[in-house]
Amino acid sequence: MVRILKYVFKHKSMLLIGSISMLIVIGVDHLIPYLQKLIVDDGIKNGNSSIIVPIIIGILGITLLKAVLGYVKEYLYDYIGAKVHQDLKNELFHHIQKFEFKYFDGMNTGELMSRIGEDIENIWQTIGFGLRLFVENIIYFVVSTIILFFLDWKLASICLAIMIPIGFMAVRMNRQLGKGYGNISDQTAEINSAAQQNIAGVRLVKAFAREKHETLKFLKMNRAYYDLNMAQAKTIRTYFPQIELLTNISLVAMIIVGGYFVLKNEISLGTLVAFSGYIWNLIWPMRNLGWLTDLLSRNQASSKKIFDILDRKTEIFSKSDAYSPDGIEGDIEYKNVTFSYNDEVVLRNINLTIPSGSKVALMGTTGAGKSSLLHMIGRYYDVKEGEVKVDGVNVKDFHLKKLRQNMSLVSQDTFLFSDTIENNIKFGNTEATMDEVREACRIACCLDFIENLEDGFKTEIGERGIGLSGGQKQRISIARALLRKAPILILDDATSALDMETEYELLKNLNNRFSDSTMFIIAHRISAVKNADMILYVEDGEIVEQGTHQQLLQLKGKYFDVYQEQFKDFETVESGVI
Ligand SMILES: Nc1ncnc2c1ncn2[C@@H]1O[C@H](COP(=O)(O)OP(=O)(O)OP(=O)(O)O)[C@@H](O)[C@H]1O
Repeated sequence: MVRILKYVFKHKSMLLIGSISMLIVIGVDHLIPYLQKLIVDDGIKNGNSSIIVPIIIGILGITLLKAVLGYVKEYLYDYIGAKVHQDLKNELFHHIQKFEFKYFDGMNTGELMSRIGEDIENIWQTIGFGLRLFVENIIYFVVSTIILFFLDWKLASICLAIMIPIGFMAVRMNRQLGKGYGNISDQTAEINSAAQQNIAGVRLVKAFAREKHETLKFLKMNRAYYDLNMAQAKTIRTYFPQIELLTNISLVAMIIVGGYFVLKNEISLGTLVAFSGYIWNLIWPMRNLGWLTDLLSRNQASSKKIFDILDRKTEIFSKSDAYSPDGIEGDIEYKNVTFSYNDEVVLRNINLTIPSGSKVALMGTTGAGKSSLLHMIGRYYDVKEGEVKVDGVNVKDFHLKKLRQNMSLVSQDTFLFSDTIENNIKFGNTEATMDEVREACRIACCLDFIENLEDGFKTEIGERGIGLSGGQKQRISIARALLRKAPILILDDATSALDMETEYELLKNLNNRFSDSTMFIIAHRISAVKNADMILYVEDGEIVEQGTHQQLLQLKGKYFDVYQEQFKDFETVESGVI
């Protein structure tokens, strides 16, 4: 809570004006029962009728002042709450952006979304409303209690004693409700996550005719949600009438005891009237106590989750004196590199020297470590042992942003934003002109199909590129990478959905137009890797063969086996197309 207050204190002047307004409202509010006492005791009982009209005008004035300052107070606290909400959300989002790939590998997207959404909303509610009400209630309670004791300590003690069970009951009710809200929140996250996954995977569901199963699964979750809400309603049903009853009993008790005191002339009738006004300032804080403590504890839990993320330091970052060149050549060297994601070693003892401008192809069995090998150049993951150098400098000594600005990666899992094709292609180079965009598309063999669309580059594509074929998505993401004109280009199985002819055309364009860039291509077809300057065959975390197409064929090893397998029936295709 203390850390959250730091965000609140950023808006000191608003907080000050809001708090002064709140104190004035509380102050004048406490005058009303006292003025009522004056009307009864002096105005009516003592026959001093001349004070009645001024007091009524005074009460009207107070009501007006309360309304105006009440508005100011509400507005300013809401403003502060919204600002804290905005600041925290921005900071959290910005901080998450700094995390390395490894963090996201182990993170559930739904969970992260609820940190950014639900948990920050909880804090917003607490700051904008709960905390203010909490402070307000304490002041009302303390000031009214003092005034009541000042008016008559005996009646005040009795009233206070009657109030305590209301607070006790309210806390018990909210403790039970609190537990239920926790379960409802977990269940909501589960339902949202199931709905999101089902909608994202709707094609798979339909392809496997699993609609009924998915619907039943969802109905079951929704039923559990309904049951949890009904259990909450039951708690409210049980406690609420009891709280109402206690409130009414305390009011009646106060009138009976107070009336008795009036009859015995221990207090005046006006004092009893004032009591019945002030007593609400005790009843409401007691009734609110439960849900306010619950709100504050929920805020505590949400703050902890949020600050756990904000306090997490990213494992991959630039050193303070990091190397920050204007541009890079693209020479790459691996020296005795060993790598593992967790404990299991994925790559061992990798040694490679790749001069800038080289075209390097990687082949091998699935899971052999090809993608992992290339992820270390841009420090998406760090080596466990050894070093990876770019232009002779250890990548760990580079300024991370500079290093990554000089690289372009097209990953296996094509991702396109729900936006226009143009904006998707310009994602890595927003300053690019349309001529440059067209040129990148020409090289990536996607210009014709984009221009043939009704809205051309302005065509909106759905989430993850829905509405496009797999090959179209791959070519758009290659165009996006090319537009960055980076000296290091990595195509990680990025042409797998293209037909052989288009793939050949695209790679030929790349070789011609990006001859200076160091280019890596992971592919499974001989046709895609055949013209590379260096082919690496990776197996079980090691480079088992390395050389040009001809050298590897002569070696008659793994690469040769793949070649034979792919071309045993296609000798004619090889001579024609490749
Ligand atoms: N983020 C990750 N966390 C943990 N293990 C991983 C992660 N990514 C890959 N692996 C594991 O590391 C090994 C190498 O994976 P990698 O993706 O580098 O292989 P690959 O040769 O590119 O495979 P493919 O051709 O199927 O894409 C595999 O055993 C894989 O299960």
